[in-house]
Amino acid sequence: MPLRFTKMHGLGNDFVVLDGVRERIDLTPALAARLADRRFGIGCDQVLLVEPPQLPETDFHYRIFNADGSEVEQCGNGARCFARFVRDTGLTDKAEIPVGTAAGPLLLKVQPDGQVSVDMGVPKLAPAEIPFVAERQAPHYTLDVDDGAVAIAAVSMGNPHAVLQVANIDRAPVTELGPRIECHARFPNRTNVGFVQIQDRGRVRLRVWERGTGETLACGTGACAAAVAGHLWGELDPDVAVTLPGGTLVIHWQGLGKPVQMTGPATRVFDGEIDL
Ligand SMILES: N[C@H](CCC[C@H](N)C(=O)O)C(=O)O
Repeated sequence: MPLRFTKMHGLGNDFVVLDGVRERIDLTPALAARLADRRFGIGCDQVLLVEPPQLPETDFHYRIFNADGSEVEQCGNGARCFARFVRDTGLTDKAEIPVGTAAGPLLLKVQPDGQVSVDMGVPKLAPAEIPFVAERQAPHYTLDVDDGAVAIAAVSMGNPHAVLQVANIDRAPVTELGPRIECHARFPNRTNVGFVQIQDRGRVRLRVWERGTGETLACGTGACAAAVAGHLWGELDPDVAVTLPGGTLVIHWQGLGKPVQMTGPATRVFDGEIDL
């Protein structure tokens, strides 16, 4: 039985998007991992499933599955692609789209130039909300990794992020440290791991080892978490251009208790069918 899908990306962070509104789709972690497999399936970093709304104030619900099949709370690049998908497929003609996610409702705004702005909500910093094991909330934590220790910030954008500052992003130990921190015991639900080089108070470069997927060309929630971390360290202003290997996202954060705004592109590549 063929399954229709749309292939999309946000700055090279790529997605298989499924329409679970027009027909119900029973997406299991095993099926998500099969669709995401770059040799035996379609291939993507995450699978996004669009469904009818679950909350009265939203028009849709959307679910996010990593390449390993794990279902997660939030996806920044995915949110922008979701907005592009529901407009391109005629599920809505709105420019402002309220959508429910496992992390709560989001408001997406499609700009006239096609860029999408997302109110990503207020970052969570209390260790128990991330979740991260720590005595008390702090802008830096020391994490013992193998025979050394690294300094991290811990931030939740609905999904967990560890953020490390590096002097040179091109030499950041993403593949060496990323998986070790992803699965560190102090992150009970695992974590995404961002490596950030602060260029000045308005510009950073970022690489992200994503939970359940590995290094991606871009990570929207990772860009938000890096901007929040840099602000908490006293090194960034409210408006930050976050340049990842796949391109640049614009992040705005006024500080504690305020929501993070993210703006960036969403690209549709092709529609297809896969035989299951
Ligand atoms: N790997 C992430 C989900 C996808 C986030 C990323 N693709 C984004 O754009 O925010 C996690 O396990 O929380």
